[in-house]
Amino acid sequence: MKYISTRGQAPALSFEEAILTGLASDGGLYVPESLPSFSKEEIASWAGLSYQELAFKIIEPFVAGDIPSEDLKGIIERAYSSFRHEAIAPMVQTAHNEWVLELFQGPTLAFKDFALQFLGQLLDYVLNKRQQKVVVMGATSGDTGSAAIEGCRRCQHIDIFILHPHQRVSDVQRRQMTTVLSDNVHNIALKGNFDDCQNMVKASFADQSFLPEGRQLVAVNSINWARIMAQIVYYFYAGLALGAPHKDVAFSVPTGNFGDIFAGYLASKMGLPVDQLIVATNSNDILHRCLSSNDHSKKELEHTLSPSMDIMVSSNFERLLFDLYGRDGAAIQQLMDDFKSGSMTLSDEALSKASELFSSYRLDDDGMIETIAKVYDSTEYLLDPHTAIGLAAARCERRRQDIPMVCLATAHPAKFPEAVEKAIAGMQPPLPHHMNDLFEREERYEVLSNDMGLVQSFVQKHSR
Ligand SMILES: Cc1ncc(COP(=O)(O)O)c(C=O)c1O
Ligand SMILES: N[C@@H](CCOP(=O)(O)O)C(=O)O
Repeated sequence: MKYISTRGQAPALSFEEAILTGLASDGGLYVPESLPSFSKEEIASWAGLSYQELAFKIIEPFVAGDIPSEDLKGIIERAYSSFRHEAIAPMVQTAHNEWVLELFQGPTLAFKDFALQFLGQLLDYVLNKRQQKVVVMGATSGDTGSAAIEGCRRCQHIDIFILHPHQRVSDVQRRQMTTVLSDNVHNIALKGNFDDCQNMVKASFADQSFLPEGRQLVAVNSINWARIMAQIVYYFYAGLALGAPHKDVAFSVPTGNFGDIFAGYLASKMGLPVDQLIVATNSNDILHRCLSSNDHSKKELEHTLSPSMDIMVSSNFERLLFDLYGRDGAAIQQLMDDFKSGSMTLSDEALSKASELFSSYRLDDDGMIETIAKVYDSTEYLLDPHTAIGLAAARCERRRQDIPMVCLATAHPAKFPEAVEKAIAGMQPPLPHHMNDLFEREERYEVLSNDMGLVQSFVQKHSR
């Protein structure tokens, strides 16, 4: 399987090269040259498989030729061995024909674990084989950081640097990152917002001359294709549990960088009968504005109570646009150039294609708080703020009541006690046992100004 850039100018790469490259040399993102697709009969034959068995079926065609089957099975087994629930991605019913897919049963309590525990094992395997050392640089609005650190901290071939926006992540999220004191783990609190962190990481990929001799940068953000690939699995897992491929299913996805919902889009292209995908945003609503009124213009980023979705530049939207524009790299380059100057306008054809599958919704902090309270009142089920936005979107935007609606629960409520307490006075969701002493642990991180030179010299100095 070959991987090509969404901007059409970078060389095609193998799977292994693509996951080690991160951003393509033309600034685009890697996608498979062609997608594997599965017949209805084949999908039906997967009913009852364990999460790990299903992951193998779905991931194998993407890595064929690069990773032998038995090795891939080992990578998958190790990746999901630290999850706290045997089902890996259990579902809870919250109303008639409405389900919450709990993607927070991994070690760091957010859906990021699905891809990042997998990516950690994958990188360990590939780098060990190549006897190569790399520098990982990642940007986080709160959840990618801890999942990436957990995935990479035992890998001797990796030095990992995670940039989070200073004072813009929850205390639990920050401590999950900054209390990991391994020699190869470095946290930078950047005086800026998530987009500043992400910009800095992307710009560093374009010019890696600041790295020590012989090192290359690897991405753990969803610009790395392996992240998206691993996330396709749970759409099939949930769909199969609800009667697919014989029945359709719909998903509502709390959205920021568009990685998670893009994986749902790919699942539908690979054969899962998906009736609808709902893009649920907080008041940083650029994707909702784009899909509902063709307004994809940058605005000031707001700090909300769902901080992980405080994102204005959604990296993976480019991957969807690439398909909507008939895989025309030049057209994507033009759109991205326009967006760099403030806004881009989609063609009527692209927008109408998108609306066949996608709907969108925006919910501010007040609406989110109301949703947590209302759902808790009726079911005693406690939502995290991001999931609450997804569930409200599911209830407002759903096209068909007869098709099961799955809302992706992207984080555990204990990561966001401030929002939960605002919704239900006196409620303090407990952290799972393995994090009982999180607030007693020592923290280590560096606060840096939003200055590329400072960040890059920090990375250079601390790369071993
Ligand atoms: C808890 C949570 N929910 C939703 C999202 C949005 O996911 P995506 O960026 O893949 O759209 C994120 C971060 O990205 C997150 O951490
Ligand atoms: N919400 C994310 C932001 C980074 O997104 P990614 O999926 O591209 O890593 C976070 O929690 O860090």
